[in-house]
Amino acid sequence: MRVAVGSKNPAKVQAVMKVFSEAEVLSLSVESGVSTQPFSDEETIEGAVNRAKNCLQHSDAEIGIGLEGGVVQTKQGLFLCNWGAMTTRDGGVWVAGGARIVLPDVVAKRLEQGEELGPVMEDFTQKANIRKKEGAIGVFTNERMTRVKMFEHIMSMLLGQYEYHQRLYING
Ligand SMILES: O=P(O)(O)OP(=O)(O)OP(=O)(O)OC[C@H]1O[C@@H](n2cnc3c(O)ncnc32)[C@H](O)[C@@H]1O
Ligand SMILES: [Mg+2]
Repeated sequence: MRVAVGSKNPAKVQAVMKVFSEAEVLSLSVESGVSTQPFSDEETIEGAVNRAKNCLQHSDAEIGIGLEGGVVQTKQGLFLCNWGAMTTRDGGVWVAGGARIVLPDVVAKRLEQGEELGPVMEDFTQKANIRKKEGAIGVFTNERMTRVKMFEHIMSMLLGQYEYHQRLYING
């Protein structure tokens, strides 16, 4: 089976390879069709779905995967949010969401002023490429959770929903 993931970010690609261990995994740079820093669940889901659909348009893979990070404003503060989408050639679309934590106020303020989380995290930690490694979620959870593990969790829920659907379809 060929699976295409709509990102070159190793944290995302690794998570897909971990869950689709038997498949051939292609990584493609595709458009998310949303802002570089999505600011709601709706916008982040839309980015994930667009990436998944674009993967099928730009490859011959049977399954397209989109993984998208964003933030959500709440009364309790600005939360990280992450969404994944899986699409198939027959028009199936599945969506699953990841773990969330609130961002420290200093980081949240900079995002509210229009900065992107990736560069803000590099500045905050004085480390390069956080978004490709442990991610903000790794930094703020002492790496008990990491960006790869979080996307892996999302991937398991996507694959599981797809399998459930396949079983229903086969067994009627
Ligand atoms: O190459 P792509 O696939 O776009 O990967 P990305 O790291 O930019 O990830 P997203 O576009 O999904 O994330 C949206 C924005 O949030 C940033 N971001 C999201 N999660 C992050 C994390 O855990 N750590 C650091 N930056 C993160 C990211 O740099 C973007 O500015
Ligand atoms: Mg991005």
